[in-house]
Amino acid sequence: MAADPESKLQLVQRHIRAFPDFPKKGILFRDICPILKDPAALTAVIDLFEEHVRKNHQQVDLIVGIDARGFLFGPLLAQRLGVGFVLVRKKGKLPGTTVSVAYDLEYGKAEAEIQEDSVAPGQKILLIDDLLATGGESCIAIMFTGCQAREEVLQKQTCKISNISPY
Ligand SMILES: O=P(O)(O)OC[C@H]1O[C@H](OP(=O)(O)OP(=O)(O)O)[C@H](O)[C@@H]1O
Ligand SMILES: Nc1ncnc2[nH]cnc12
Repeated sequence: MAADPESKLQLVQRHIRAFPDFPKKGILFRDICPILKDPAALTAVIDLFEEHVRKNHQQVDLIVGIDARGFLFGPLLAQRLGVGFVLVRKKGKLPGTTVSVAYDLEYGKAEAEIQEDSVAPGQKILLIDDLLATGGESCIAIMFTGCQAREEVLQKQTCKISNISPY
């Protein structure tokens, strides 16, 4: 198992494949499946996330993962940090009262949803996903979990990476 952060990073990078023109022409698709198949690479990626969080964020109360690939890494990181995990799901999958927003992706459109009571006011959340393309999906999740911004997003229905103000 790689020990220092640079070796871990290289190990992780070696386990990300690029597929041109998937799922449509002009998109270079980054495939993280090889990371999941290799226990050492998966441990390295969670180590790197954990080290980054512990170094840069004093307080994290919840990890929020984005459907679907955020679910692969989020619960592992949450367990390492000893905090809970919350799901932002594609529309129609979560029971109870939810908040939903439609948005644009790099190669399509989607609608995301979160349970209204999943994040309490004042809780510090850390958002996790496998990849940032336009940032649309992450932006939606940030807005979902920031109570004051939520109404604004629901009115706009879309938002761009430039609107993100990470905590
Ligand atoms: O920065 P963005 O433009 O928002 O794109 C990145 C998002 O797109 C992918 O998810 P996608 O919804 O395509 O599908 P998945 O269900 O395979 O994770 C990826 O896992 C990110 O969540
Ligand atoms: N280029 C890309 N590779 C993998 N997943 C993606 N989701 C959005 N853009 C992507």
